[in-house]
Amino acid sequence: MFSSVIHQLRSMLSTATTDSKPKVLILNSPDKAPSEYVAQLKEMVEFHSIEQGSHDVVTGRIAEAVKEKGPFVAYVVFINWWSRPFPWPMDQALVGPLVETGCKMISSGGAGYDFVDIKYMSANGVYYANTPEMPALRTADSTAMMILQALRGSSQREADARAGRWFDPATPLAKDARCSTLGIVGMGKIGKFVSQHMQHFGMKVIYHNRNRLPPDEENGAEYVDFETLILRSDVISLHCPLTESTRHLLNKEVFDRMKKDMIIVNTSRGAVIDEDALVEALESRKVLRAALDVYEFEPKIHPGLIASKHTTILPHCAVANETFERDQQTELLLNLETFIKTGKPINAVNDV
Ligand SMILES: O=C(O)C(=O)CO
Repeated sequence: MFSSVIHQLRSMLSTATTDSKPKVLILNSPDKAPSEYVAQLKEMVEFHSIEQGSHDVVTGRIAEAVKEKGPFVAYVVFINWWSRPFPWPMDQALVGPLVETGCKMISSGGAGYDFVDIKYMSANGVYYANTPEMPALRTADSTAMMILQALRGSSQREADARAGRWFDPATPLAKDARCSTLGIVGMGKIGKFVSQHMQHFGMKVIYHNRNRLPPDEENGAEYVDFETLILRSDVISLHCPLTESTRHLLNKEVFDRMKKDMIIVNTSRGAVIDEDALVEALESRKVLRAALDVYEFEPKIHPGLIASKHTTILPHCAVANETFERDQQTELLLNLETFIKTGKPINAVNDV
């Protein structure tokens, strides 16, 4: 299949005259990427842009662009995380007109791709490419901060101080990182950085992953099965993708089996946790504190999580810093460049 993609791409490129380059549809523009790199790519392809909007609005914009300016060899989504709505899900209704007219590569910002119909793309010989490098260290840094915040109960201490309760004795004392075991679920790029960060703070790290890592990649973390992770961890940090098998991975039965006074940290996807069950576990103090960046129904946050004194609540901003848009856009352009040159984007998540 890979060779047939190259073949189709080559024939699209060879039928192009010197002044007709392969066309690429882009959502938003790579306005934060290095301008020389954008200029270099403009020598290779012709960009046509549409604006971000809801799923239905972008579905209409894509259909119109394909009709008026297509066909496009690729669709690249320079998603603006600050601006809602997002054009998700990325399903057949949305990308169908592109796929049916020969688009062979779709790429969008972010490591997660739970909003993408990968089956449809693979069945139609289309690569989907994500941007796994951009979020890796940024999300791990934020996760480390959130683990420390939750261990120390600093959100609650701050709320106490703001309310005039100076070092309120009713607020549970900080837990000691050096006496605590961190259980990481999902040992990909982000999980590995979190493991290293937290070992610097003296935490014992155990992890569970679909497959055990080669020993030279474990860097001091111990592989355990999921049940052992649930039983031994003092803090659980989630770094797995959202799939049918990880949806509500942490649910009432799982919370019931954990140690009392657990700490839960989630910077992966909200729906990996059953939020009703988490609220109940916080109320019963099975879970002492939770630090969350992601929610099942973003941008809505479960009212029980907002109301709890024992939560740290962030608005899905673990990756966000001054440089992340530059790096995300550059990684998207790199996917495009490698696709144009080789027929396969560097971060393809599927085989075609
Ligand atoms: O990388 C991702 O998937 C994100 O959610 C970034 O915020």
